[in-house]
Amino acid sequence: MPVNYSRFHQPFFRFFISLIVCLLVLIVGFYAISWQTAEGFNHEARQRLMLAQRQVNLTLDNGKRAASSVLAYVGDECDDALVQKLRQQVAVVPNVRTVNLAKGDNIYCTSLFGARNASLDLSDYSQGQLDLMPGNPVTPGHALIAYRLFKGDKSVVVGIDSYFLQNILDLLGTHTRLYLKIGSSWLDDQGEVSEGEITVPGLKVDSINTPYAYQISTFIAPHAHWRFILEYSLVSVIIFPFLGVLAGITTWLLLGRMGSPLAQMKSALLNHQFIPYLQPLVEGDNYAVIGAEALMRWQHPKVGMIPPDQFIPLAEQSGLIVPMTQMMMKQVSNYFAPRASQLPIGFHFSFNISASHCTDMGLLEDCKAFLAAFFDHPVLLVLELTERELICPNEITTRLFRELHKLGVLLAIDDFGTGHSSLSYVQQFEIDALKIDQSFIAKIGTDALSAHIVDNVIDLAKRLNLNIVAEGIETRKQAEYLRAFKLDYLQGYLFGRPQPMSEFAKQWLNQINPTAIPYSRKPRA
Ligand SMILES: Nc1nc2c(ncn2[C@@H]2O[C@H](COP(=O)(O)O[C@H]3[C@@H](O)[C@H](n4cnc5c(=O)[nH]c(N)nc54)O[C@@H]3COP(=O)(O)O)[C@@H](O)[C@H]2O)c(=O)[nH]1
Repeated sequence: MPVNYSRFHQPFFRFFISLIVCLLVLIVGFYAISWQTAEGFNHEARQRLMLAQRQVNLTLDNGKRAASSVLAYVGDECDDALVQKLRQQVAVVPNVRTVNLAKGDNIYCTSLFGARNASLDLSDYSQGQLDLMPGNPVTPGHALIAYRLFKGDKSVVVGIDSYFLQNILDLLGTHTRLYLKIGSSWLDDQGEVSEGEITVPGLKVDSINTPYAYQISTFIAPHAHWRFILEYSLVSVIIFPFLGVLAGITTWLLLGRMGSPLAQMKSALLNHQFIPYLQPLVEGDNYAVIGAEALMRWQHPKVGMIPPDQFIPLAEQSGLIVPMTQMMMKQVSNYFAPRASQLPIGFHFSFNISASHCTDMGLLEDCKAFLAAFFDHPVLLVLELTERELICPNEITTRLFRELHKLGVLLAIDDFGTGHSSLSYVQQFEIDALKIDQSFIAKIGTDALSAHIVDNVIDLAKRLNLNIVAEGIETRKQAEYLRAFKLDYLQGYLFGRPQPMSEFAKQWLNQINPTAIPYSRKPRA
């Protein structure tokens, strides 16, 4: 298709834009996946913190329960009975390792050693309640939490084994490690106790609203979530690359459609860029103008005037030729109907008709509409059938041509002599005229053999007893040569080139011979 491809249709441009669209979707996808994963990751970290907090609370609740049970005895003498009570708590309450009674800063009674005097450093206790120790003299190197319940200067100090707490941190620290912080000490999932700030890179997330004086923290390292991408964003990981490729392919196809010659033609049709040029048809004996052939031109806003050879074949293939021809007929009738009085009665307008226009009765309606526009000053309508696409004779074409004849429309075979179907058209359809192809006329005066061919084609046409039009006459010599054959009509640059309707009207309407005889139906041979 010789119609220029637009920029959208250039393969490199299309590929580039499609790639950009694909990449844009992938980049958006990348950020969406990152956001989704990070959100999932953070949410899950908070969930784990809450779970850990609940478990730690349960453990500390045990310490509180044991302490509450013996708080009433603080101040009593540390005899065997009291020590027994303390040991009972160690025995029955889970996680409790020791229970000690203190007055002021002196521990005076313990479940382990009975009566003794040991100092209690209250400054070690966070909010006077909890102390995290790396170990004690009985179990050095084994972390321990002291829970203190007090009433005035009397207090119960319960030693809680850290083993269970360490397990909680370990089990719930799946993607990020958890740390239990009491005062300035913190316990990790290995049971290690450290002092000072926790120096782990990443965003720190803390437990909130803990009922005891501790905090559980975790650290979300930047980009750590990417390692768990399949866990949090599996669907997005599958969907976004697919969407990216799909968007790229769709863009490729859309750009292809947008810039394709057919798309350009469709848009040209909507924008009324197809216009008729008219070429005069003259009588064979006196060269008076008797009609005009409408020839389509594409008035392209950027490229300029595009000749029909470059777009008619695609228009025919795609079926677009039908609305294009309809538009041509409408433009001609709109322009000439108001000027019809300047035309001789029976002035004829011919249009090229493609096979696709003959597949239903729509053509009949188009012709009716055309002729109706000239109701008060009738013109003759001629349809020129080309051989570019074959018209298959069938029930519809038979009925169509019969109805067209009834309407007074004449049928002509265009480019007669060039194809095989010309003669079968003459046989199958009721043809009224033949247009001898310009390639034969161009042979006139070249050599003896060519002259012989021209004579024979004209002779064949005459024997068929149809109106004969010779087209493509460019020189006086050709016109003179044809005069001897007494042809009905002539057409060619010698008489006039195809020109816009306004120019045709300006040049020809006043010179048209009002008494000229239009061609009519001859009796069939
Ligand atoms: N289905 C449709 N086909 C159409 C329509 N409009 C045109 N066409 C077909 O396109 C082909 C080229 O047409 P165009 O470039 O307009 O050429 C026509 C004349 O300009 C040209 N011509 C006329 N006189 C001379 C001449 O003396 N010398 C010379 N070298 N060329 C000349 O010939 C073409 C006439 O076409 P046609 O009578 O139809 O054979 C052409 O095949 C058209 O059919 C359309 O609306 N629909």
